[in-house]
Amino acid sequence: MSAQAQPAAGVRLAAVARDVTKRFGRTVALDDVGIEIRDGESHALVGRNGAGKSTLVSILTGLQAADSGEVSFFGEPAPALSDREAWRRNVACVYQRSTIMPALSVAENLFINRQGKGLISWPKLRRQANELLESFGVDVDVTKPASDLTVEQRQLVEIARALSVGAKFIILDEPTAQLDGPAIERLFDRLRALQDNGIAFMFISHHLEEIYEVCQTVTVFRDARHILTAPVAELGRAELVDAMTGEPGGLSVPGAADRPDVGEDSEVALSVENLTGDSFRDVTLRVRKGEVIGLAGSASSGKHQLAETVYGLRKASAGTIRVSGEKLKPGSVLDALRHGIGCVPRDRHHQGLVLGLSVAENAAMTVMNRLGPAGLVAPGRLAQVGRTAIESYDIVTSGAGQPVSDLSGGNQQKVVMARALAGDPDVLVLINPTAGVDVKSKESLLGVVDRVARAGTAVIVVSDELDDLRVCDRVLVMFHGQVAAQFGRDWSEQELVASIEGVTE
Ligand SMILES: Nc1ncnc2c1ncn2[C@@H]1O[C@H](COP(=O)(O)OP(=O)(O)OP(=O)(O)O)[C@@H](O)[C@H]1O
Repeated sequence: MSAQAQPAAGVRLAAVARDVTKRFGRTVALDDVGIEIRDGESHALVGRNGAGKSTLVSILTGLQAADSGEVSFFGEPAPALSDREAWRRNVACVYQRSTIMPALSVAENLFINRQGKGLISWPKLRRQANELLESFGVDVDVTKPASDLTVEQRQLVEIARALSVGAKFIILDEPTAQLDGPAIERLFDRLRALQDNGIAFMFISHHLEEIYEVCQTVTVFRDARHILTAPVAELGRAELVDAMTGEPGGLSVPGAADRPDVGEDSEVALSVENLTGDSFRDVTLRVRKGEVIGLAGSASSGKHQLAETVYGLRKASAGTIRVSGEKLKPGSVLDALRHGIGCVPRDRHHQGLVLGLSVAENAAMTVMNRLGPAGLVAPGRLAQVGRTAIESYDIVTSGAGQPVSDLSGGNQQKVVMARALAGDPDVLVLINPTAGVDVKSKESLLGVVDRVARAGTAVIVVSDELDDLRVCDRVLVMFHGQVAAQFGRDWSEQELVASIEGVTE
């Protein structure tokens, strides 16, 4: 079935985009595409990084106008772009990054722009907020600042806010990216319940398994074009990947077992001794040259904080970190970098990239001093670094001079990886390295991890993604700030997931 086909008689369409084209300068982000989301269905939109998904979201939410084409909700043409209130009554999007205001309370966030004229009655505001969240079964203190919410609570508050203004169509843009396993299951249960009550969802995810779990229909975009729309139950995984990539052959993520064993006699590249810090305590670990270590665990396990302490973003309260025997200055990213640690940080927007700078400038940032005297780099040299990064990491961009703010999310992540590796680090710390990266690019980024490990780099991969952990020689599972279990290369999915969830026989 084509997305542009007429729906069967009697089927109500919650949202429709038809014949939509959108250009950014020379880049065609959407080329005459369409999508139809039926009332009460969960419709997946998938595609490789840069395929045009976020651009369609911005058009379906009225944040940008299409160059041509139409959008409608429940049979009515979309409102004028300036009428934000009317858009909010039709559609809401829960982004990976929050749209709620951290300094305001939950209650204020829920009723922002809705307080009418005149004085605000705070007790009334709080009461309404409480009633609203209770009716959706969301248990949070509405007087708390929104910054205190967990990612899961924040998403639920955003969904409740959308439903309370009457929206019956909600877009979820990679909603599970920052959630741990149990939180994902709770979100999916809620989606199913809302669907039963007639709410329609457009669901964007690079985790194809999730699509098979919660969606009924899937639409694939590739290179700005609509490729197919089909019932999920009728489309196999391999077919779906083929539609996304445009080539047959599925995927092959490199596994640690394909690399030679790292012997006990290999030199220790990174040693962490009795390290205690924010959310973890008394952690000791060694990573040998050429060894890849995975750090897994729930969101509260302390794995992120431990990795961030290793690359100097946080200061340990006790213990030492050594690279090739040399002790690092606690809490200094610069010192870590000087000692040969490269990192892919957790939050690429704040720590990973300078959005206003070009692909080349970002990729070369950690090696500027090596490219020219006093950081003065000939433009040709810089462009060369940019071009190499684009080729090596398969970055979809109009060129090395394009600002990274113009790149799609997944392509920005690839620039972060290029930057981390530009200095040929001895130790590489990767936090969620494949977050937001499409299935095919995931394969190539993990291929890079495999390649640098073979060349002798010691790597720490912090992730719960099973694909990311397959490339690891050892996986350490953290629980409540300590290493609770260790697995070799031959872990089974069941035992690893059970350990991450804290389930022990
Ligand atoms: N503001 C902009 N200026 C220039 N180009 C842009 C802009 N926004 C998006 N693009 C380009 O449009 C294309 C589609 O990007 P879009 O963000 O829609 O992709 P996506 O499918 O959401 O990718 P991802 O999975 O990585 O999030 C990309 O080539 C991107 O570089």
